[in-house]
Amino acid sequence: MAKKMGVTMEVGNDGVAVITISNPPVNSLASPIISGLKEKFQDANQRSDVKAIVLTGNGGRFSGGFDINVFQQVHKTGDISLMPEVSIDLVCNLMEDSRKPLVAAVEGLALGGGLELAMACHARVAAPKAQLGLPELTLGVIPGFGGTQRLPRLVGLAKATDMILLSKSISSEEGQKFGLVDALVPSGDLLSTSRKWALDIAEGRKPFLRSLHRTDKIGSLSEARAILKDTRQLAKKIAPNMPQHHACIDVIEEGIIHGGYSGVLKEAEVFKQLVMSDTAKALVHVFFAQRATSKVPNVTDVGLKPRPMKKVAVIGGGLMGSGIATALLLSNTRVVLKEINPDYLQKGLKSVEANLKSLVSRGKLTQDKAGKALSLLKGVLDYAEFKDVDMVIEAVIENIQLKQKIFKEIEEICPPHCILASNTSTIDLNVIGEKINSKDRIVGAHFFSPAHIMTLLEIVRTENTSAQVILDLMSLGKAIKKVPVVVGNCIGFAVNRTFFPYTQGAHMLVNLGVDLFRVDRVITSFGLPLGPFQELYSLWDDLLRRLGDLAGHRIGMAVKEIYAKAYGDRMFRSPLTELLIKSGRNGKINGRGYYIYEKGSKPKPDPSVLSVVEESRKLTNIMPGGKPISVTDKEIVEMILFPVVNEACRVLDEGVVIRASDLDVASVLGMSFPSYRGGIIFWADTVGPKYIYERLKRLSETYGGFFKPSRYLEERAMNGMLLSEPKASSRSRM
Ligand SMILES: C[C@H](O)CC(=O)SCCNC(=O)CCNC(=O)[C@H](O)C(C)(C)COP(=O)(O)OP(=O)(O)OC[C@H]1O[C@@H](n2cnc3c(N)ncnc32)[C@H](O)[C@@H]1OP(=O)(O)O
Repeated sequence: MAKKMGVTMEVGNDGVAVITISNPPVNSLASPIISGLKEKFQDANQRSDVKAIVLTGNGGRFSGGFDINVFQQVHKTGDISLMPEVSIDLVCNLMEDSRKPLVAAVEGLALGGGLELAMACHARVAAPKAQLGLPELTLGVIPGFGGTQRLPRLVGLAKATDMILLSKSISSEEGQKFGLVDALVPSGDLLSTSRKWALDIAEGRKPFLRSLHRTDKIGSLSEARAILKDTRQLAKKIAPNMPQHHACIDVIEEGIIHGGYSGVLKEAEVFKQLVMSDTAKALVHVFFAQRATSKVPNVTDVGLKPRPMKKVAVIGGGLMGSGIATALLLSNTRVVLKEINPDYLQKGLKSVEANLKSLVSRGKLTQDKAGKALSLLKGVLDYAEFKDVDMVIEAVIENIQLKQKIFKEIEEICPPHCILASNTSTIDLNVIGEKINSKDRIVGAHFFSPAHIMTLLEIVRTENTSAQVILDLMSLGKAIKKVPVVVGNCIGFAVNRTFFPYTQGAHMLVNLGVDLFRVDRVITSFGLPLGPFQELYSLWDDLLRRLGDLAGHRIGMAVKEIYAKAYGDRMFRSPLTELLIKSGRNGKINGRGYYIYEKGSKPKPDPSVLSVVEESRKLTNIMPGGKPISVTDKEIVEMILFPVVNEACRVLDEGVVIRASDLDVASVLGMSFPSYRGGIIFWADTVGPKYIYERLKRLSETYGGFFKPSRYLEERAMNGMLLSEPKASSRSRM
């Protein structure tokens, strides 16, 4: 049975005190744990019957680090004094500088502050496969319990900067190779070996090593400077808009130049500044928002248990289907991949193989595991193998009649418990399931392309989808390392619907005379990885990708019409994409779009595309007085992203998502909205609903209905409410 939160100490006859952290589920270092640790270490240091100390975590996990809830409290209250003093009082004075040797017995995970406590011990004994890392930068802060100083001293500067800057965890096996772990022992021997190790140090049989005082792994000053220079370049590239990466390098450098203790003092000071930064506020929000997605009222709180999904069928071996099959295989699920003819089937199977190969060549998968995954795949041309599948995921082209026919067939052939899922991104699930009886088994499994890499999985429920089916798909999603977000049924669901105005805003700006390459530059410096023109189809890209070679552009346009029918009152119709394609530019596919795509080099803006832009401007004729408008970069961001916020408001108003933060997670994982801005709603709340409303109102007066503020936005602005505040009454689609 799980112990209650607290820190315990048991002193054995051998004179070893075992101090255990207990705070399920991850033994996070909440304030009572920190004060408990202080008390127990003081006690152990004073007691004459204690010769040595072992620090461990209860329940097979050492510690998941400092309690992130405290960051959230600091953000809510603005009171930084809520952060306990740990780095000097506990870690340096009571632990590392203790006269009694201290050994960390690490199992499961030691992350952030957890690993920092372990590094302050005089040796570390670990069980196999424990996860060790300092992921603080993903929360907008830096390690704050001495990690910036001790990790380089234990594993060397190059490895430490790699682990900290990229928030990369390593296994205890790798930790042993690099010197972070002193001994690797089976889990059953962890405590006995750690006790013995501690006594060996106490009795002089093993060295008494204090990590902060070590210099043997740091190298010369010039070597260290060269590594830090490269690390700064890396930080510029991976995190141009975030403060914590550069701050972290400065703190590491302080320790290299002035010594570890000086580094620890600077670390504590910078850590406190960063806790209060907007970046930390946004990233901590995303951390909790992501965890909240796994809580679905009336699904995860009603005592249901997920059923095992041992065998899954995927219908359609195109880009989406083969990606979905790959994701399933990677998590050891048996997959049946069905196609309509041997040619397409071969193509599908080859795509899965290619996906796996590319993971192997990028070092993300071993050859052995790729082979095992492939052995779980079976290609078929008929339904014979469907008799014992637990789930079918249909991933064929966006054609209503075809999907209806498939659902009728699978309802007949599959066992009665089998989940009937569609990967559609545009078609109403009720329409797809119109002709079948088991409507409770119909659900949307909307993967994002490439499905084996993108982590978002939109689970689309209709009013008939059963709670069990939703739970099963959530559980499968987690097993295949996705973040499932449960959403309601509407055209575009939550993500594509919210972002459908994104490309249109960009097109409007270009038709109003703004340079399209500037639009891309402004949007990428805002933090999106690509500008709206950097991939030819932008939003439609996701839709078109799933259409494969079969359907092409014509169906792409048909999909666009589905959106126009649903949301036509707020669409800006730009002829730009069509003109571009007419001019023989298909984007990456044929090496030319708005940019010139050459293998091995970055896409270059193509100045000759400006004649196409001119033609589009002539046709739309929206430039006031025929002259290009003049806008600031800030206005460009607003004209593209405020309409997205506006649509997000409608999504909230209609209850398409359970909570506003689900849309934040979905925008970050599905649309690569910068996580350090907290997701689309969090960002909008930071900017202010009133400001957004007023800007949109003014824009709609000048440029029309595309910018017209939604009722929800208007109400929130008028009442001084945040967009994320829950609604009093709900007209939910859940
Ligand atoms: C001063 C220091 O340098 C600063 C720090 O230490 S900052 C903290 C650094 N640590 C981290 O970033 C680790 C964050 N946690 C994780 O990555 C993952 O939770 C994990 C790998 C530990 C476990 O993953 P997993 O088993 O999938 O469980 P997961 O669902 O994520 O978490 C389980 C619960 O623990 C909570 N939790 C995890 N780590 C936590 C932490 N450090 N503080 C508070 N709560 C935490 C989660 O919020 C979740 O709560 P919920 O059940 O109420 O939603």
